[in-house]
Amino acid sequence: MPQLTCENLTVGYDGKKVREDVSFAVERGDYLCIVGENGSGKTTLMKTILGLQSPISGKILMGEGLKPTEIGYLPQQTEVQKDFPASVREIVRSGCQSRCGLRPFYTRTEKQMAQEAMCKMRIDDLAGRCYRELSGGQQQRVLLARALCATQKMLLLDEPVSGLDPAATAEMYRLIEQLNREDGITILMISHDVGAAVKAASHVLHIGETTFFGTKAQYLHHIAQEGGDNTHV
Ligand SMILES: Nc1ncnc2c1ncn2[C@@H]1O[C@H](COP(=O)(O)OP(=O)(O)OP(=O)(O)O)[C@@H](O)[C@H]1O
Repeated sequence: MPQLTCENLTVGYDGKKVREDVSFAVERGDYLCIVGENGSGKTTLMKTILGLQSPISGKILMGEGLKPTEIGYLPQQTEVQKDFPASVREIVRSGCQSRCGLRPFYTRTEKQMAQEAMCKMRIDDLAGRCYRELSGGQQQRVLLARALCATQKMLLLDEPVSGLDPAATAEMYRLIEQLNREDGITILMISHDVGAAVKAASHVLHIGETTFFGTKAQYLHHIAQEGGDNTHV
């Protein structure tokens, strides 16, 4: 059984459909890139997979012992979050909260996990700094380290390079690819920049007027047949 399966999933708000009949499956270690026009429902789909909202219809099945609380999530950044007045260390550790329950402190293991995540994202030297004083690229690495505290299995990333300069974008893609290749973490990533995002992907899900799901090779073949697409992958 795949690690994650969505079967004829219809997502939306208050019974109002945003996207209908989305089906795809993700195996452990896959790198799925989710693309589609603005407002096509990519974020809504991600929130539904995370259990932050209910599907209107269809099924979400998890295999390989995956639990919804073991999925790491990097949400789309908002202006408010950019101004968050907490230290890098506090923010990264807060990623452990899904397993803390009501316990008001972090255990040694959790602190260690946060430390390892910071080292991996190369922000350990920023641990004591205030989040809002960091660059956009550094902030995204903090949030990725935070998401890593929740999981060793699967990460859902919503436009992780949005607003970053080319160097920070390349670094972010490199870190994500490293988590996928070296640590075997399954990646589901929403992106606008199809060309750059699809490079490291193993599979692509396009949602919009039409839905497409397949391997990267199938996707490239599909867009070549459709013609008129100017992505360089
Ligand atoms: N909380 C909400 N309540 C009602 N409708 C919402 C809510 N959030 C989003 N929507 C609507 O759902 C639709 C899909 O939004 P969503 O953010 O999932 O799209 P998206 O593909 O991620 O877009 P983008 O690429 O612009 O981030 C939009 O029409 C949006 O207005």
